[in-house]
Amino acid sequence: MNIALIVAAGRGYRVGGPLPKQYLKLAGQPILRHTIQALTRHPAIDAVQVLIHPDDQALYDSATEGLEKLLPVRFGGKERQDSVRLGLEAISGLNPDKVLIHDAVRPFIAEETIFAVLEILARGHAAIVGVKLADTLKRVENDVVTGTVSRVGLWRAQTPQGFQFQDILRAHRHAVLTAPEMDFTDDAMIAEHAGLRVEMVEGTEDNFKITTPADLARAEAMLQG
Ligand SMILES: Nc1ccn([C@@H]2O[C@H](COP(=O)(O)OP(=O)(O)OP(=O)(O)O)[C@@H](O)[C@H]2O)c(=O)n1
Ligand SMILES: C[C@](O)(CO)[C@H](O)COP(=O)(O)O
Repeated sequence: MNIALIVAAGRGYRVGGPLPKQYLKLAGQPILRHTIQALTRHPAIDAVQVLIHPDDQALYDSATEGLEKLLPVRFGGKERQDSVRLGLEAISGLNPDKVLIHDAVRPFIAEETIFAVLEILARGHAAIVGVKLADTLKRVENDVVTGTVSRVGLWRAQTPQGFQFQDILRAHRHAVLTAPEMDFTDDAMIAEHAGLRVEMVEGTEDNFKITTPADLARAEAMLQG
């Protein structure tokens, strides 16, 4: 069984606005609905587990009306890594084979990218989606460039991030025990901390994370074609 775990418990402070960003409308539908549908419509995804903030139950219910393949919603935690861990624990009783962990605010994930991740999972490994760096990287201190960072071998990680379910569940539990104060900004970092092999699947710039107001405008423009 392949389960997609969508993390949607954030507050969206960097976008601002009247609602948490995952509930802001994109072409008339909440961003979260677009993202959920990208996964529930995928033929190789059997079910979707969403993690929300406790204050967002009514927003979630409205955003997901009529959608199928959804598991009972669960509440996330203080940090993104806590939301993922709580989600993994919530679905552990279903004993899934694979899990794809995806940001609620990456609505443009392509079907073929999900297939590419699943193909690596089928070989027993983990896989994340990313794009190569195209710009020169600078180190800046007090608005002054202090150096250039080699971009050789550097990628920008996206989601979904796919894992053998038991591997990533154990890795998250390991991280809590061994590095409780560490800020694990993605799940591959949790997997690396546990010594797991993680492969990279090249994705596209379209699968960007809606983080700022400019991202929101970009997303709207994409849907207006
Ligand atoms: N405690 C948290 C924090 C984040 N997320 C989710 O993780 C994804 C990526 O996080 P980010 O873009 O940082 O979202 P926010 O934390 O909401 O944004 P901000 O930092 O601007 O508040 C989002 O779908 C967000 O809802 C989550 O489920 N639980
Ligand atoms: C998981 C992620 O989207 C991979 O790039 C990113 O690390 C999330 O970071 P955020 O600060 O929680 O948005």
